[in-house]
Amino acid sequence: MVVFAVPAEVAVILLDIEGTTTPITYVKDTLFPYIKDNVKEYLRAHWEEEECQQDISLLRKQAEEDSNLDGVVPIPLETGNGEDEVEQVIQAVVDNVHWQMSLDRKTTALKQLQGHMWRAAYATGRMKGEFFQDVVPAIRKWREAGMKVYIYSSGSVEAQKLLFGYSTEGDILELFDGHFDTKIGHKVESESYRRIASSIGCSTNNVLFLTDVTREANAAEEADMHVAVVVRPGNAGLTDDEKSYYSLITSFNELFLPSST
Ligand SMILES: CSCCC(=O)C(=O)COP(=O)(O)O
Ligand SMILES: [Mg+2]
Repeated sequence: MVVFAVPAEVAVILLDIEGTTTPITYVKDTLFPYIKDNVKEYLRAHWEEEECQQDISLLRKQAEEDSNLDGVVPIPLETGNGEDEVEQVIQAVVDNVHWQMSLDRKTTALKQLQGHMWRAAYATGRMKGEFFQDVVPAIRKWREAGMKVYIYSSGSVEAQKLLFGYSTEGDILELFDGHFDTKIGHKVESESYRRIASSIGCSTNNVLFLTDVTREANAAEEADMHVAVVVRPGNAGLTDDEKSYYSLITSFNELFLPSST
């Protein structure tokens, strides 16, 4: 077994979700189809609610920022012109969400709406968060060894808490010291990792970040975090250069903590 020796200065393990704790197939085959299939019905049912209107405003603002991108669907403002107009706006939001999802965009606006939509699906038991089998036992071990464990995902903090709160392993939220999403900054920007360390109250070199995406690993490394790239079944392949540059692990069991015997 390959072993990644965790440097002694590391006191925090920061985890990505999709492709790291959780199979990409769970996201692509369970989480995302639920959104695509239910977004119109969800918008009709929740249209009058403040939370839903905030989600639409954020999506509208994002569409304005995206106005130079191919295929973007603008979201018109509602002027109070009756039910037909509401249906038109709803259809624009649906088309915008489908367009963003076809590109697997990680905008805060899309992720916020998704998090709100998954609430009912988790609470009714229709969906349960899934993890690779090594994940939960390893996190328990790290915590026993005194490590703090945080999540940083493009999925909204609310979506993260649903995934870990309603999972095949039960409610395992207690295993995490905190959660970060793109509100702190995008995962490919090094400044996000500096902000995360500062929010935790440690130096970036006290943190080990585990992710499947090398652009994220690169940004974290630029901020002086330690990184290992997680290679899981179904993840995107790595180039030969990436394979030789990054420390690679295929299971959390391959992390060797300084205090391990
Ligand atoms: C609870 S996260 C849902 C999955 C998701 O929407 C996503 O974008 C995952 O991205 P990650 O940064 O975890 O790779
Ligand atoms: Mg990922």
